Amino acid sequence: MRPVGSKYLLEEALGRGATGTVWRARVRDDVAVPGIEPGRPVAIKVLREELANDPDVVMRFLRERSVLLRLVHPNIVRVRDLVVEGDLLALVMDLVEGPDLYRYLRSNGPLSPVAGALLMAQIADALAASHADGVVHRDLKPANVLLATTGGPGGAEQMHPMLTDFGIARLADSPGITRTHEFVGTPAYVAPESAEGRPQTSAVDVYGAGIMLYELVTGRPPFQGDGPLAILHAHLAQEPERPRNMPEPLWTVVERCLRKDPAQRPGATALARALRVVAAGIGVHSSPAQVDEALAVGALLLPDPDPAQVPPTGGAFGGPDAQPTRVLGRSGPPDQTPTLGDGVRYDPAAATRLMGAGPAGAVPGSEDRTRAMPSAGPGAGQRGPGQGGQGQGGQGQGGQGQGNAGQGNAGQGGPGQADRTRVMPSVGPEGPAGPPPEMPQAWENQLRAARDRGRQTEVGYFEPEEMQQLRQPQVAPPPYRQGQAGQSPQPGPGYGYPQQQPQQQPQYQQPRQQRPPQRQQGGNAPQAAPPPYQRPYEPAPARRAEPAPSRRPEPPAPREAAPRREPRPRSRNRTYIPGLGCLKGCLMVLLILAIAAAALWNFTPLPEWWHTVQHQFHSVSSWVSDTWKQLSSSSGTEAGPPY
Ligand SMILES: Nc1ncnc2c1ncn2[C@@H]1O[C@H](COP(=O)(O)OP(=O)(O)OP(=O)(O)O)[C@@H](O)[C@H]1O
Repeated sequence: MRPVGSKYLLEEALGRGATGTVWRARVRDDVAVPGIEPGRPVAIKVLREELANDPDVVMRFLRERSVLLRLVHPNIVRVRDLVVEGDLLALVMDLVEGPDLYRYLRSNGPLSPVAGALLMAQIADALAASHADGVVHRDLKPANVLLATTGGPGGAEQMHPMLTDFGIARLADSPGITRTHEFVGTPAYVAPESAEGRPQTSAVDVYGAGIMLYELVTGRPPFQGDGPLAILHAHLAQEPERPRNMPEPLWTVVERCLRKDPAQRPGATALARALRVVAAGIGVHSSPAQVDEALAVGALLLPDPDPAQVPPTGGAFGGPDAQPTRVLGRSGPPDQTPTLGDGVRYDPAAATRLMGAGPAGAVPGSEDRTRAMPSAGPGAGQRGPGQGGQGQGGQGQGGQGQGNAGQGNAGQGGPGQADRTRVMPSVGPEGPAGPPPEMPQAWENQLRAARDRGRQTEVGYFEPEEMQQLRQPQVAPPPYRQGQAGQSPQPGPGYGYPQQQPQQQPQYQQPRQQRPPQRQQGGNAPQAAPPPYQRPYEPAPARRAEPAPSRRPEPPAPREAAPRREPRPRSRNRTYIPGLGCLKGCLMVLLILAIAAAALWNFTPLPEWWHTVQHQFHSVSSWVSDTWKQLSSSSGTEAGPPY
């Protein structure tokens, strides 16, 4: 166990994100910390060196101490202590036993609409409480929702969602860390106004909630692209489309949250209420009154009249004295894939970054940040062509992605590193000096992990002309992986959870009855005309085992009311032959059996046993034959043996 500060002992790394490493820890026996019982395990987020070394972040950390400590809500992970000691900045939180929502979705696939709505209602509760206290999260995403596992009735496990990482995005949004043309957040969840550098309010959290809600039910966020910039473009320029499996009332909620204009989004309190109304009205047990209430949910989602403001940090981009900066570490001509240090290519869409020194370059400690960047060789930390004097400072790839937290310092070097290495103890096999040259560098593994996750917090940098593009949604954005109109968009590689087989996904049966298509909802129809709401939605038996709903006699809606969908085209390279899969399976089984038999025959004493058995069989049969002959001759019969 390693001490962290004077009060805590780190036990094991739980994971690493863009802003720091989270450890399982406990209070030292000889120390009393108010609010934490002795011996109780806690989670400690040790912030990254770039943050810890930034005087502004330290000041902000201290200033926000009281805000973070007073955020108490059943759906918010409670912050118990803030540690500022030497080079160390750390948040001490309640330890939550259970996966985060991102991992949960990866393992289990999307939720049913009812479950997704109820889960998001609890997150909206947490947001409502924090917004009421003037705190905006700004980095809402499944990875920041921890699922505390508790025992439910009948021994069944229950998941209790808890929002974490409050204030972290705000800490990272320091003038010393972020500069002009930058945003703090996670591209897939960033609100248009954040992407454009406009003033932010609590509406950014409501937007994030809309993205999450969409993702919970479909398994992927609505806006995707080949990199952060493409994703930001999509947030600005694309209208989301209603997925096939999303009930109309839930879509109304999503659509309101995803309004491009923050002033049109509802507040978190209204969102929580609306989600509960929707959950009650789309279940298989829903009463007619609940269905009607859900269909009229638009009326509950009025624009928030008084959103909480995000105080300006001085790091907002796009100011009048905006300096040319780079796109997420890109160097060289725009068409070149950026490289890290020794020319290793890196994917700006996937890597988690928290980059330091901007063009001004005169930030105290920026040199340290440049050195603190995990070096892949002599090139790391040097200024690349076209970077306008920017280092890859604080790019910190060594400390990113998931996995071995001890890799944070791998490959780092240079003066001043020794202290930091002590602050963030290494548990990695390679230790502070990094792995041997023939092994993949720590940050390469982590980049791969980040690419897999694709949704980590980033601090992004943009060229002025790219900012211009972002602000002009009419400029044709890069090709997105969005599906064609009327179809559900398909997930692209690197984004979205691994899609499960169709039978594993929540499916909804054909509607038992249809509502007349002319039905309006609350005067707030979504922009894209979706198919009419079809009640009731019944999840697949694997997810729900509920009896059939009570039905209300209603005139059936004409079938042609539903928009026609083109059949999904099959891949051009594949010919579909019925039964081929089965045949292949049989042949494979036969082949395996043959190989197993050959192996048995050649590598076991089976042949000897076989010969022994044969020999014994012959002996027995000849004995029986002889005995029979003797018996026959003694009795005078000429009958042959009985076989
Ligand atoms: N209070 C906690 N209790 C238990 N585990 C936690 C706690 N806080 C975070 N974790 C776990 O630690 C890991 C890292 O958390 P962190 O918040 O740094 O990652 P992240 O949210 O993925 O990254 P980022 O938001 O910086 O992109 C996650 O897997 C998370 O599940």
